[in-house]
Amino acid sequence: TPQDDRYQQEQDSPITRFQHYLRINTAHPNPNYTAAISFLKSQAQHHHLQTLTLEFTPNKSILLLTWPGSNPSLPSILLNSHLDSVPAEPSKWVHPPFAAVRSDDGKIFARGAQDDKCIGMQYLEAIRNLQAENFVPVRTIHVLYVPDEEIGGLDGWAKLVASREFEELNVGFVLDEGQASPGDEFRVFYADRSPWGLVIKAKGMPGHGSRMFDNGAMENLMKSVEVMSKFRESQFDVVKAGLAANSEVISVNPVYMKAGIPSPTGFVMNMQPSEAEAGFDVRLPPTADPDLLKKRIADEWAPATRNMTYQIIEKGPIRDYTGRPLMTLTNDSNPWWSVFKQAITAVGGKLAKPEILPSTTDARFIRQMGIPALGFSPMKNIPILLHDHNEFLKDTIYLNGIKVYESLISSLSSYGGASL
Ligand SMILES: CSCC[C@H](NC=O)C(=O)O
Ligand SMILES: [Zn+2]
Ligand SMILES: [Zn+2]
Repeated sequence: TPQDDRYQQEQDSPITRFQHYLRINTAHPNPNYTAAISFLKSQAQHHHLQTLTLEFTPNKSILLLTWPGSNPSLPSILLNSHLDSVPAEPSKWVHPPFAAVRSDDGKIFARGAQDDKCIGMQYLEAIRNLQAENFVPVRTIHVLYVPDEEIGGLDGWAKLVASREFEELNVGFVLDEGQASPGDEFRVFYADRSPWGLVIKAKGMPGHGSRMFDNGAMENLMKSVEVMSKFRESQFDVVKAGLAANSEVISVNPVYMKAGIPSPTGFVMNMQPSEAEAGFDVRLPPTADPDLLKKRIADEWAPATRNMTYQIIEKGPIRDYTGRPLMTLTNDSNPWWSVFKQAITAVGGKLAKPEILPSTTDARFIRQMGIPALGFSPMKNIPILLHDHNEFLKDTIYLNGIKVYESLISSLSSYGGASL
């Protein structure tokens, strides 16, 4: 009966497959990578893709799916996404974050709906549709699922790029995640900002809470915080004046402060601490000079003359192997860019001016190898909800994204094929 047919469709459709993936809780701090990988493997088998699991770290496998091209000697196309998500606070959501509820107006609510389980499944759906049309790729297509992007990728992409297995993939071009666009144009990213963790520590004389003296640890730390706030303001002013995008300046944001001994009774707080520290999230655009910032930190933010020490935690590369900033060219000197642009236009899509991503993704490890990579998630006319409460994606936007990837995959995998 028609009703049974509809039931059948609801049982297995692009949307239900997406919901299935979203219901696997891969949020930190305990991502269920095993369940996610076994689900994706079962999907890959339907699509007759080759599967390879790489385990550089126990319980943090990387899944590689491969659709061999008719000319496997050409550099391959790699479609990347990460398996993990950031945590969610269920009490602050309108629907549970791992139920993937679809509302009457088609919104699918889930942690990971935008970041980035959408693209992980859209790649597969696009391949499924191309296979149904008997499309044959010239270049080999790899679909990759990596752990730990959200926590820096040290056990994911950092290990993968250093491996023989990666070298053998002979990757020529990579598509990785981007960000949603509230407007009518798709956004595309040619670079990320580099993330530093900065910890500054102050030491000073301890003493009775009633005393006034110079060079206390708190005073020294607070002076630094003031200086850093001024710098932050100077960068933010440039953004507010419309002279640069958020992602084109250096951001410095305090993320924790630690000092003192809270009073057990809440009444007597009479200890001035001898140590105080603060942690900052620092992001550098590829155009920034890291050495200049290091000098500023040493001279102004945590000077030894104020009894201060500091630690910079550099999370990944900042220059490629030839010493150049990690940027993928978005002009016609990069043929992949031209193919990318044309494939978007071919499905009626408009592209916004290419941007630097304000945050950081695994693409930096790829660009470090000198491999061109674009950040792109086909979501437009939707709020940017990555890492936010009530993250959602609309069903129609998701389905349209599959069409966009069909165009991208067929164009990218055919590029250079005719001349050979
Ligand atoms: C230290 S790398 C951290 C990567 C992370 N990525 C997504 O949010 C980010 O904070 O941008
Ligand atoms: Zn992401
Ligand atoms: Zn994220």
